Amino acid sequence: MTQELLDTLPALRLGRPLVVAIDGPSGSGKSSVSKEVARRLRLAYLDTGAMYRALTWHCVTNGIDLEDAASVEQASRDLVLELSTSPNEEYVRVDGVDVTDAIREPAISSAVSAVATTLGARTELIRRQRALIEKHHRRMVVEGRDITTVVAPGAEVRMLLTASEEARLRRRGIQLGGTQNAEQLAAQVTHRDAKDSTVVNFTQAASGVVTLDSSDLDFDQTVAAALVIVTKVLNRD
Ligand SMILES: Nc1ncnc2c1ncn2[C@@H]1O[C@H](COP(=O)(O)OP(=O)(O)O)[C@@H](O)[C@H]1O
Ligand SMILES: Nc1ccn([C@H]2C[C@H](O)[C@@H](COP(=O)(O)OP(=O)(O)O)O2)c(=O)n1
Repeated sequence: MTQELLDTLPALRLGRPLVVAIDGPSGSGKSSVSKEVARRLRLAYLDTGAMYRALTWHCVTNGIDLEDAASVEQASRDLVLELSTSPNEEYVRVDGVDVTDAIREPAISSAVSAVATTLGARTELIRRQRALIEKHHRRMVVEGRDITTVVAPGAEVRMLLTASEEARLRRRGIQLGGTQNAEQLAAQVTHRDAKDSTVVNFTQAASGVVTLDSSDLDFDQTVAAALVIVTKVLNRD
């Protein structure tokens, strides 16, 4: 899809709301694909997973018991979080501390489900996510697990990005530089998804949500397919 063609879409004109909601399991390509889609559509970008990871980092660092729902919920309200909403710049800060890399460490990946399944903490993070979407005048690509269904069910475009388990494990393995063995990768991808699925459904597309299976597509092909979906949905409405 050429930039010229994209730029002719009426919905891309400044001032019009355009929320592109993208959900999917771990390693499906949500963050990398959503970021590129945001660049191409000149929209802001929100990585909601980074918010759950930042809260987890905060709890672990401050010795908050992840099994104690009331404490995790309180921590979610106390969290002092700064998060980039530009697809061209990545930073996450908690209490002014740069945790951009720390929140991607395997220790956080293993602990994050305990936080993400604490319903009170979800309520607070969802409130913040909706506020960020509004702050950007509803012109944003938002990715996570419950964006199409809970955070922004009214989004102009809603997509479920999937990939086979084999492809997702392979991608995550490469992304982590081959440092993780098969068991460690499964803990961070398959087992985490199983835990997360107990509170949100991101394995099946809800009504009106378009599925994009990237198992047999490379990165560029996946971005292109996502942009075709955006164009089709916008031209249909
Ligand atoms: N279609 C694709 N084909 C191959 N690799 C991909 C594809 N999409 C994403 N990747 C790579 O897979 C890894 C995981 O992608 P990421 O965007 O972090 O997934 P998620 O946010 O869903 O966990 C990254 O290194 C990314 O560059
Ligand atoms: N909207 C969201 C986003 C993430 N989560 C949870 C689920 C995941 O275990 C963690 C981290 O999400 P993240 O998107 O960073 O995870 P992956 O990059 O897919 O491995 O947060 C969630 O419950 N709801």
